[in-house]
Amino acid sequence: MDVTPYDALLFVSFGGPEKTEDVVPFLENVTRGRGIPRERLVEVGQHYFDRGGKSPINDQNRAFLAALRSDLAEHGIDLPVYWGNRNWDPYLSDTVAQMRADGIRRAAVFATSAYSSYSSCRQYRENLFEACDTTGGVESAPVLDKLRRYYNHPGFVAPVVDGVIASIEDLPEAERDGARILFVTHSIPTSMNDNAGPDGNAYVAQHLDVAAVIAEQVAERRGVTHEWDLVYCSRSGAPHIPWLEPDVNDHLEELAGKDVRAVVMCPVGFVSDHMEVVYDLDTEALATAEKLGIHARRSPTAGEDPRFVAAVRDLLLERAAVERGEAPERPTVGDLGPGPDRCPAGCCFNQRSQLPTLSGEDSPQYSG
Ligand SMILES: CC1=C(CCC(=O)O)c2cc3nc(cc4[nH]c(cc5[nH]c(cc1n2)c(C)c5CCC(=O)O)c(CCC(=O)O)c4C)C(CCC(=O)O)=C3C
Ligand SMILES: [Fe+2]
Repeated sequence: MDVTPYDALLFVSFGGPEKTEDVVPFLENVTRGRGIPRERLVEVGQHYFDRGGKSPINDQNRAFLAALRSDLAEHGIDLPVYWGNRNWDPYLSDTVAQMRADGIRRAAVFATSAYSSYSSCRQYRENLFEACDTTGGVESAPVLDKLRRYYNHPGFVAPVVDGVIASIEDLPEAERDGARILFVTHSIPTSMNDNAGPDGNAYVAQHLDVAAVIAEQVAERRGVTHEWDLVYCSRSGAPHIPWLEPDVNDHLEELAGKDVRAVVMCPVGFVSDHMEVVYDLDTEALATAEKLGIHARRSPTAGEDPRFVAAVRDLLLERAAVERGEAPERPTVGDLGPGPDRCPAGCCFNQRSQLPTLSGEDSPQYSG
């Protein structure tokens, strides 16, 4: 397996606290300069304190990394895999410093965020720049190539489809065929969606595209068409700023009024069972459904499913081939096709941030 020109894979994630003392400094890292109301921080902090101060995300990333390293080894790919987070240890800058010390020249970058938007893509590219900049300058840093977005990669979608079907089958038999699928993702400010992707609206458009594919595959396999909606969780920010709606709980109320008796909540916006999934869906939304008398299940995330792990290997090999000047297959499902390897300048632009980025067409690492 030819991974030229890469000598490493860099796995980048959000990070989360490991223990009670970590919670407040973690939240400070996440929200620095972002105008999140204090009440919201206290509320979100409580979700972590209630679980002993430990986010589920780090153990999920450790499990994914172990699976990824085995997968690469099994396929004869001898490439070191590094891990760095945006908001908690292991911090991205420490990881990049280690990569420099190890003599890494060029790495493919996989982020645990599948869609386009400032929060889910461009901010990670800012973090890559900063990590290189603060460890000795971007010129001497390893070249970092963030892999294309993968929300519509068949290896990400297949386990999600299986999970939705399993959750439908887990409902009482009489409720299964009438179950409605609620695709759930992280809300973002509507202005952030307006600027998502090169032409705007990419965050919503990508979710609608993949949701339609999942619903279609479920219908084919079950022989029953299920109605579906795209809904949101985890709104933060000041109340007067519009964020994407409807909230999953509000939507459940509305569905109860329309005599919907069963739902499956599919957290398609999350690659593993993050705190948003564990709290906002498993704790809050399932309780809302119960109160309303709606039968509800939360379907699994892709997590460390071998097909999703293999998708990372595919994306790595695909990009390596592109960088060697070849024209590899670029598998996708749905109507939107593969995104660009290098984000165009201004992609997922955020008026309030405007920090330099790596991995885009305007990356200083590509101009020389
Ligand atoms: C689109 C998106 C993703 C998905 C893409 C991706 O995966 O990156 C994501 C992931 C995550 N968000 C996470 C946690 C938090 N996000 C916050 C705040 C915010 N998120 C936003 C958006 C997103 N967030 C936004 C627009 C804000 C407002 C502040 C800002 O503009 O930045 C806050 C502050 C408190 C609050 O307001 O909720 C916390 C604690 C965790 C860790 C969970 C765990 O521990 O398992 C993960 C994976
Ligand atoms: Fe978030």
